[in-house]
Amino acid sequence: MLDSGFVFYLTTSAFVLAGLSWCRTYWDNPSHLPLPPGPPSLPIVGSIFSLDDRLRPWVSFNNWRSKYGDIVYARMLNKRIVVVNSEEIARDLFDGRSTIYSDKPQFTIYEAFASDFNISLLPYGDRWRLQRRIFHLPFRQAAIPNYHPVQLRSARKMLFSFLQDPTNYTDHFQMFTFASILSIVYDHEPKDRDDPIARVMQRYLDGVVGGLTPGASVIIEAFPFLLWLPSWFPGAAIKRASVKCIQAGRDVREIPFQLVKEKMSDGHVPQCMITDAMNKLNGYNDSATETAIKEAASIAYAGAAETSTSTLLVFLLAMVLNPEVQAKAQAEIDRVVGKDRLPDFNDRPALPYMDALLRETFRWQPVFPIGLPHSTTTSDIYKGYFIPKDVVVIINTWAMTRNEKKFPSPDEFKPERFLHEDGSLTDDKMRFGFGWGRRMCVGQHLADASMWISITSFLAAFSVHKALDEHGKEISVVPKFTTGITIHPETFPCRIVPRFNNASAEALEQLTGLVAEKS
Ligand code: HEM
Repeated sequence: MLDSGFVFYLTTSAFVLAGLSWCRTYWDNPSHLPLPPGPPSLPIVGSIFSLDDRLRPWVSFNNWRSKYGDIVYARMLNKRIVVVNSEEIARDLFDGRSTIYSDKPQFTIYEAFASDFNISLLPYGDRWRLQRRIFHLPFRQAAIPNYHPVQLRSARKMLFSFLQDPTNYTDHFQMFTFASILSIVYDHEPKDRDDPIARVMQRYLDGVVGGLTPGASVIIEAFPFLLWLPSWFPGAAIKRASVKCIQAGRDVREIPFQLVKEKMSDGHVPQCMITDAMNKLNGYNDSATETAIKEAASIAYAGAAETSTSTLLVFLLAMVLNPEVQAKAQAEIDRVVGKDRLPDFNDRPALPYMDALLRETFRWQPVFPIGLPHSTTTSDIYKGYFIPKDVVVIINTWAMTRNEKKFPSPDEFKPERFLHEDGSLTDDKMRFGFGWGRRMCVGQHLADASMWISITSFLAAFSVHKALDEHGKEISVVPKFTTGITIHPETFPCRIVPRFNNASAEALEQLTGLVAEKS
């Protein structure tokens, strides 16, 4: 039981905090216009209890939408948030008022988990601008054809892995992503998953994903002294994880960068993001630019790895659940490309169904359901509502994909949504899964090409079906998804079978023009 003095203390504190919060809202809002509507807020915890699905906040925010509308205000503990649930409002705020809505909220935990140099979390300012430029030069739309040969080669190598071992599909998709991004950023082609550079990258990514959890973030915001404890101190688990992650953060910037420099000192000029940035940024002769190049390059892998592999897993799940879609896609490939060769990028304009299938993959289960939070640099007034300065702004991509007016029966997988009656593609490129405005994904064109060639190559060479049980009956697949900042389907049973003539490594060598690696 709580004694009455403690209860009095708690009640008084709650009233004082509620009063201070009310005063702050009043003085911060000289227009005295209302905040956007939102769920009821309790002292201290705010609207936490209004999140009916706390593991999938995007679903809760979508439920709020039916009650409060497309723009919702709430307080979560001490954080004020605005949730944007519609494309129209996202366009108005992030594209139309980008000087106000392009900042990112800052947390003490970023530095502790080597994320203070991650472009996607950097405040809107000069350091972000320089990194963005380093990304933009090699990854703007016009530059993407430069990477087509690498992407094609990685996709075709992936087909050999499926032939050798059709069960470990996650590993093959991951390897495809590692191989293409490491070749593009560092001119380094990993042989297998044990590749030393891929391991440096993955160690860093694991440290960040393990460290930047909402739980750890709340603890560190409330008790930052935990990071000052020596690592050996009992209970200093967060500190120990932080020390490991900071070391992994140093390695991820230095080790692959030095590899490129070594190649350069041997007289070989690698064709990659690093050398591209060095050439285009006036010979890069200052240490600040060198640091920015290292930082940007190290984050390219983090940006690409999880999102791309997850998208490929969503694609595979969609194919298992929708055999008629798979059959239509393969019929298109067979009609345009034939069976004697594999598709390449030149075939893309003649394969509209494949593009529609990719767009529907991005829509059906967006792998970054609420993207990364933004924050406001000044207060704003939108549609008669007051939007405070420094408020966290969440883009609910999931809600946009569930807009029944635009996407009837949104849970169904229907590539036809993106096709006119005559079979040509609509203008809707389904880009909102890549974010909005100035912080929109800088790798989106690279990702689009990479996803397209991998799924098209896969469907040309393989089919995926439901797995069979010992009686030869199909095992039904109930889709389940992980939770977190990015999500992907949990492992599901399936059967991947070759569909090219003579289904052998030699036949695949002929089709791909590559030599099978001996395992
Ligand atoms: C299917 C694959 C991908 C998806 C769905 C995706 C999605 C996103 C999203 C939603 C954002 C956040 C935008 C925001 O803050 O509002 C983002 C940012 C970013 N992405 Fe991607 N991404 C993908 C692939 C890639 C690739 C291949 C790269 C590597 C070049 C990359 C690099 C980045 C970077 C550097 C940012 C931060 C941009 C900034 O803050 O200025 N992404 N991405």
